Amino acid sequence: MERVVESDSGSGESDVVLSLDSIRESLIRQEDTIVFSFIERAKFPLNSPAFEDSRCLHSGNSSSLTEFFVREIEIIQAKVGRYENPEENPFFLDNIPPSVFPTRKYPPALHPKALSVNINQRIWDIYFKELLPLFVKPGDDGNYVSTAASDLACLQALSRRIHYGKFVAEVKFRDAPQDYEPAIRAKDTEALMKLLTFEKVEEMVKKRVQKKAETFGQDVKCISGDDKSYKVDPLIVSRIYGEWLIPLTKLVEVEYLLRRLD
Ligand SMILES: C=C(O[C@@H]1C=C(C(=O)O)C=C[C@H]1O)C(=O)O
Repeated sequence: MERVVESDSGSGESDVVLSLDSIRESLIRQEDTIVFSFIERAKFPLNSPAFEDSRCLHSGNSSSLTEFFVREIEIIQAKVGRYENPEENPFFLDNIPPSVFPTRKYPPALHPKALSVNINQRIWDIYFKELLPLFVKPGDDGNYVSTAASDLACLQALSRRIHYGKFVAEVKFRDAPQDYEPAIRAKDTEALMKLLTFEKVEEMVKKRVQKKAETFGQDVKCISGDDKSYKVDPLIVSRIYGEWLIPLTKLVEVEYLLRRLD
């Protein structure tokens, strides 16, 4: 994953050059990752026993297979430094060990309170209860391990996109502190939401992801014809962005801004 633009002179905090254009470029690239992760997940039916049932053989562990898998993967990824990157947020915070290798030093781009903005529990619930049933077939083919791996790819891509709202908010704040500061001091979430919203950009995002789902997920058949079919319904991808991903990204923006003057 590309990171937000930084200058390279190594002299510290003031070095980090954030621009709304570079951040939006990253969000556009992340759309590809999200659309592909949905296409991969749609190979399998819902397979709800993987994430709903607690079938762990260890007594005292009531995790589903998927939760167990994500927890264990997050531990290994933390050990190699994944969560040193401010773009990454774990699903199971209580679980996260320090890195066992020297990690790349990320120049501070965000306010330190950014660490306390983590809505992954909500993303988890929305993903399994609302999003997944929209783009996978119902049913159970028993492929729980592959399903859990695909769910992890989707969850991490969604979480990264949504928490990228912290960078978006930081750059919007830096561009116009005089507009944001009074609303932050007044804890006026409605005013903040209004300030950070660009409806035209949102419309463009929804159209573009629909087009990406049409392009990346088109069933390529040997025979020509107009009966196009898609691995994931492009309108559903657009709807997922409009009803969940964009609002959750804006929620992260507001939550970050509320802490920005602490
Ligand atoms: C992310 C941004 O903030 C808001 C959220 C958007 C999104 O989630 O795609 C798009 C436009 C804005 O309303 C942005 O301005 O780019």
